[in-house]
Amino acid sequence: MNYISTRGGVAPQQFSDILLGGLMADGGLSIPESYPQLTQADLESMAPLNYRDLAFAVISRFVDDIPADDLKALIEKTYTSEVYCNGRSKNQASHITPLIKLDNNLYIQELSNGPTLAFKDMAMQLLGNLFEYVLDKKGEQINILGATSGDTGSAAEYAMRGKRGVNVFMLSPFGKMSPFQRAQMFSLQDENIFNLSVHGFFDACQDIVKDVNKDAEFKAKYKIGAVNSINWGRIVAQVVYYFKGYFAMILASGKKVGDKVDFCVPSGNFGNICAGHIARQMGLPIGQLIVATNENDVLDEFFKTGGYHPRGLDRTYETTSPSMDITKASNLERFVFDLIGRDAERLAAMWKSVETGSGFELTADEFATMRDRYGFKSEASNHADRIAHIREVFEKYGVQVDPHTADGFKAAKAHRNPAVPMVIMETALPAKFEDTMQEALKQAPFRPKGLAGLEALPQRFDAIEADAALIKQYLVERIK
Ligand SMILES: Cc1ncc(COP(=O)(O)O)c(C=O)c1O
Ligand SMILES: N[C@@H](CCOP(=O)(O)O)C(=O)O
Repeated sequence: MNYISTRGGVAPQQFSDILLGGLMADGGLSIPESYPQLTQADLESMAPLNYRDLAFAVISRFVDDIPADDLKALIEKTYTSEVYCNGRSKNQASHITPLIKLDNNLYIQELSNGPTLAFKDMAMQLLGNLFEYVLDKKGEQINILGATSGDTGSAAEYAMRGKRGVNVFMLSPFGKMSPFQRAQMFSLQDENIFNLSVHGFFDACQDIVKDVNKDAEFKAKYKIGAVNSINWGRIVAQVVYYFKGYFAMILASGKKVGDKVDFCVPSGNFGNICAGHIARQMGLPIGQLIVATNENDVLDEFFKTGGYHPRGLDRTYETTSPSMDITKASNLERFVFDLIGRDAERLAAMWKSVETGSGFELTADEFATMRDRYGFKSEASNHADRIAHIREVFEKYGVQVDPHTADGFKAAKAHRNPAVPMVIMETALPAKFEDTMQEALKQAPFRPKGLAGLEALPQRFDAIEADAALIKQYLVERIK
């Protein structure tokens, strides 16, 4: 399968190349030339598969430059109940992403049972194994430059620590992550892990990652790669759990393969829900895709008005769902590329306007298509909503949900059709956000064994200004 750039300025590439390259050379994002199409018979044959077999059935349709047996072995090594063991129920661990029933036709899909307690582990663990395999084959090394608002960073570091030929340089917003998130990243003492705490918001960190990647000479010389969801490897691995959630929901609700299921997804960089869009494009019968945001509601504005206008610092907020404190959503570029009929020239002009801070408006037809054909809806939450919904889910259903998933619960309620099954994606475990959970429930959230005392471990990081030149210098001094 060939991959092209959303901005049209790069010759088609193979999976292994875009995996190591991350951002495309023209600043665009990689996307398959066309999406694999599944028939009803394909879907029916996938329905009974376990997570590993389903992952192979989905991912192998996007990867044809890794021998099938090798890809299968990498997937089998990744999706085990030992790796995804941090969920509420040990009996459910083999399902990897089990469902929790809240109500008739209303379920939560647990995506956060991996080593760092966030949905990022679903793709990042596979990415770590893929990187190691491809680097070995090519005899190359990689220096990953990443940006995190709290969860990508630790997921990447846990997946890459000690991996041959890989260094990780992770930019995070100084003082804006939860104490647990900070401790998870900064307590790692591995030699190949470097944490840079940047004075600014996540958006500034992500802009620096993109700036550094656009410097072709620097990128080639220092072998810069990406683990954020700008890397297609992240997205394709995330597509799998929509299939898993769909089939599990069909079974749980007594429906049949082919009936529609709605998904509601707490969103920031639009990577998680973009994978839902891809699953639908392949033929998975998804009804609505509901985008849940926090007070940084640029995506909610987009899906309600068709206008996409990234915010300045004066309208970027520190919130109690901090991993979604993002106002420039990278992966929206992949969705809009499809929405505007894959017109790369127009897409490049639209994103130029995003990069200069002004943004763009969809036409009336595109806006209608986005909502009617692609099924996108949205809702925003604030702190009071979040606290109320954490409480409501606990009091009504006895389930503790983290602040991001609570934002999802609000959005799901707003758009729910009780006759249609709805899956809310759980994007983190509550233990990562203890202060907010305490405020809502007056009790500490459950914490997986082995993570007691995490915040007391010694921490190691370097504070740095939000300046691409300084960060390049930092890398140069440490890359051997
Ligand atoms: C806990 C949590 N929820 C939601 C999100 C938003 O996901 P995405 O950026 O893929 O939209 C993130 C980070 O991205 C996250 O860490
Ligand atoms: N919320 C993320 C931000 C980065 O998102 P990504 O999916 O593009 O890696 C985080 O927690 O770091």
